[in-house]
Amino acid sequence: MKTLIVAATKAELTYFYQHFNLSGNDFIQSKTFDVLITGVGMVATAYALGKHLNLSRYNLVLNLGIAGCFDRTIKLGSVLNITEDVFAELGAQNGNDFLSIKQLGFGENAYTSKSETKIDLPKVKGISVNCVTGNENTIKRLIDSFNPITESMEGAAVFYACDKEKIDCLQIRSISNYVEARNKDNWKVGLAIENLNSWAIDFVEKHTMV
Ligand SMILES: O=C(O)c1cccc(C(=O)CC[C@H]2O[C@@H](n3cnc4c(=O)[nH]cnc43)[C@H](O)[C@@H]2O)c1
Repeated sequence: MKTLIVAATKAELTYFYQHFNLSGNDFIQSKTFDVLITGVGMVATAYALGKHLNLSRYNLVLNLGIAGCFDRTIKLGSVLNITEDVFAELGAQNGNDFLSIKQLGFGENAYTSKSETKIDLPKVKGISVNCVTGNENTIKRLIDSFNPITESMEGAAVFYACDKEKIDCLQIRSISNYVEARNKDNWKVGLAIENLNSWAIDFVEKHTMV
């Protein structure tokens, strides 16, 4: 069986596409791995991945992307293994407090990666959001509630779909920005994509080639 590589945007896999000489499509099949570009966000990701996993079986789903980081001791461009990811906005406001769907009694709000493959990267906890966090009050609330290191817009949806389908999964992200008041000039998207793609090319060559 093959590995399915899942990313929100093609831009995040620019050098991966170039290295393996892949066509520019949103779904690509090769002998040892497939690539699925879902679109940005948990809804697009859950839809595309759920639909796709219904059609094909994989031994591993590998979610790749860039991410924001809450921890300023981690350098921009660092590549991290997100082993736990939380649906951070799914719940209810109760005055100034936030109640997760778990606290509301509607099920799990956190999902984990699952794979026997040894990954030589720092393991961290992430959150997934629909709206990129950009103000101090929300940052404080998210840190108090979840103590996350990274923030993305898809990770928890990938873990959720893989949990439901009982498929191994990994989430590897490179840090493009710190989570702060929005200032795109501070983002190092190019560096993050370069480092992510180098890791991904190496991983695929070591773990999926025949
Ligand atoms: O500006 C660009 O050149 C550019 C090129 C490729 C991709 C992007 C994106 O913004 C990708 C969106 C993707 O990024 C993740 N992300 C990155 N930082 C954060 C964050 O601070 N909070 C939440 N998500 C973040 C997210 O998973 C999006 O899907 C730009």
